Amino acid sequence: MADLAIDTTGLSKRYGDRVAVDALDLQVRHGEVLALLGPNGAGKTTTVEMLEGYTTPDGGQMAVLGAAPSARRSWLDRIGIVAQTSTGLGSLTAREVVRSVARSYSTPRDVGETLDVVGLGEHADKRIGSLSGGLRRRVDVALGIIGAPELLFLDEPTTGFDPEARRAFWELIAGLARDGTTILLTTHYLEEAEHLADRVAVMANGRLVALDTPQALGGREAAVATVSWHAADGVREEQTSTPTATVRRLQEQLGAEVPGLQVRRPSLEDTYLRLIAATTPTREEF
Ligand SMILES: Nc1ncnc2c1ncn2[C@@H]1O[C@H](COP(=O)(O)OP(=O)(O)OP(=O)(O)O)[C@@H](O)[C@H]1O
Repeated sequence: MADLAIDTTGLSKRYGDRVAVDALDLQVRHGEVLALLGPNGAGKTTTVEMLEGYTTPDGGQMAVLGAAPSARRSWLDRIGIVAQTSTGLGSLTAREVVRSVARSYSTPRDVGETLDVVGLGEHADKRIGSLSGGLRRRVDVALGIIGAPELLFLDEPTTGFDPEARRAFWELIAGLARDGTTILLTTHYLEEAEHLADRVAVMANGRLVALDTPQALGGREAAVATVSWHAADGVREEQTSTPTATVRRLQEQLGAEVPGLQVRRPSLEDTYLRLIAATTPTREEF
C-alpha cells in the first residue's frame, strides 16, 4: 500500500533450530515512529536487519519504501541506519567520517549542522578512538541521518548515553519525526518508547504479542486505577475503575484539596512486563 513505509506479511527467519522471527505481520505508516520492544533474543534485531536488507528472510513478504530491500543505490539513498554495533573508524575524526559518508548520498544534510545537532560540535575534530562510548554512539547517529533519510532505523541508539545526552537525542528524533521521517526504533528503555513512539510493538520469541499506542498498549487506558491519599491514620489506597468519582467523593469527605492525592494507572513498564510474563519464556531470557 502506498501509505505504508514498511509492510511485512509472514516474515520469518530461523537460525538452525531456533526461530528468530516467526511469521511477522507489521505495518508502519509513512511519518510514523514505531518502537520495537522485547526481551533479549526476542527477534528485534533480526527483524530490523531483514528490513535493512542485511539478512535474508526464510519466508514471508516485505516491502520497505515500496520495494524489496536491496543494495540498489536509489533505495539505500532513502534509508538511514544506526546499527547496534558501533563504527570502528577510530583513527579518523568524526567530521572526516561524516563528510566522507555524506558524499555517497544524493542529497545529504550539511555536515557541520549534522555534527552540531547530534551534540558533537566541539568534538568533531577529535579522533573517534579518543571519544567516550556515548560520544562515539553520537557519531553512529550522525552517520545514520547524514543522508537525510525518509526511513531511519535505530537499533538501541541511546545505550551508554547519560540522561542529559538521552534527552538531547530524544529532541533530535522528535525533530526528525516532525519533519516527516519514518522511524523504526528498538530500545530497552520504556521511557524512551513512551516519549518518542506513536505506536509500540512488543515482540517475544519472534512473535508480535502487542501493538498499540503507548497510552493504550495492553489495555492500559482501561486498566483499574489506584487512588491514594493521606488520611488521619496514614496512607489509604483504593482500586477503582472510576477514579474521577472516587476523587469527587474524597473531596466531599475531606475538602477541596485532598491531602497527598495520587491517581495511578499501570506504567508502560508494568504493562510491558505483564505482556512478556504471559508469553512462554525461552532459556535465553534468563
Ligand atoms: N547470526 C545468528 N546466528 C545464529 N543465531 C542468531 C543470529 N542472530 C540472531 N540469532 C538468534 O536469533 C534470536 C533473535 O535474536 P535477535 O538478536 O534478533 O534478538 P533481539 O530481540 O534483537 O535481542 P537483543 O535485545 O538482545 O538485541 C536469538 O535467539 C539469537 O540468538
